[in-house]
Amino acid sequence: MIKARGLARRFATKSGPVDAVCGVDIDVTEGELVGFLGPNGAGKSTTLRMLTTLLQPTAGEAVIAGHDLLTDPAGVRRNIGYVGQKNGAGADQRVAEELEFQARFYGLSKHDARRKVADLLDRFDLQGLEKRGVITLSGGQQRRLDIAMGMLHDPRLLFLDEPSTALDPQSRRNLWDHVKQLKADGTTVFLTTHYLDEADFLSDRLLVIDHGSIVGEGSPDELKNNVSGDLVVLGTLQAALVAGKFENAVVEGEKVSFRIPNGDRALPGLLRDLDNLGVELHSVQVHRPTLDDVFLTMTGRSLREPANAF
Ligand SMILES: Nc1ncnc2c1ncn2[C@@H]1O[C@H](COP(=O)(O)OP(=O)(O)OP(=O)(O)O)[C@@H](O)[C@H]1O
Repeated sequence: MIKARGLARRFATKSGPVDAVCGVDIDVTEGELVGFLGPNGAGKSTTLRMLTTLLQPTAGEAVIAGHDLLTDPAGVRRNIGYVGQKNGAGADQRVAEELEFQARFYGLSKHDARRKVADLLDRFDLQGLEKRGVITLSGGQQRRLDIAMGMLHDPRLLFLDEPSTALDPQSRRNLWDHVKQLKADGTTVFLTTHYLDEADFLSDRLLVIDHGSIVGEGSPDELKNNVSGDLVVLGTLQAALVAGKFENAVVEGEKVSFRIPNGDRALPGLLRDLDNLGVELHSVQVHRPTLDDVFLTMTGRSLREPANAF
């Protein structure tokens, strides 16, 4: 559904050229929900704007939803939906009118437009809000309306740029359920986010971008398993003895911590070995790595740090 090779964008600025995206390869297959994760300024929006024809790449090529990005941008646009960070419906419009107007813009007859709008209002829990002014909707309702607008022409591929930014936790969770439902209904979804929990919850597969380059790729579980391993923390009075048995073990008082792959499965054997050595443990904890651990391992810094911290 997306095949991009060497896609790059350089911006000319007063202080010199800025390589926002440095030649990325992106593959997304039909029906996937792919999260594009990276800190502020990593190049997510620039990549997304190139993939959606809004910005001309300075190098590279791509085929999006079966159409060549460079030679057939109109074909790409007909087959994708794009929900930007701020695109939003017209603030002074009424919900149903705005949707119907946009549906007619896509060439639907009055009758078909009404049917489509009723279907989308239902799908995105916007029933009863038809006559409300867009500006009076809650943040979560406005985001759902934005996505409904992006789905008016039944695109097979939907791009979402930071879908849950500025929403309260309950509205975010609700929006995530709607995004999952889009995928369940067969839409391929490509979304950018800098929220670890959002990337973790939603994505079948993640692409991690940093400084304009892809630095990691895989399902959230694969990335966690491959890169970090699980963190095991053992409480014992024989901390130094235990630490000697594991690479990169860290001792803090009566606690020894170290990372091992598939910690939950490795733990029984590990505890037996320690028992055979006569080690007595007073506590055992296994922590699954977070995506932040993954990012830290890949880049040497935390995704949680502000962009200007590096
Ligand atoms: N029009 C532009 N002119 C100059 N530099 C730009 C322009 N647009 C983006 N950049 C720079 O390119 C880099 C990548 O920006 P981009 O907006 O793609 O990042 P992002 O990962 O989407 O960040 P955010 O999460 O904050 O939206 C940044 O250093 C940004 O300052």
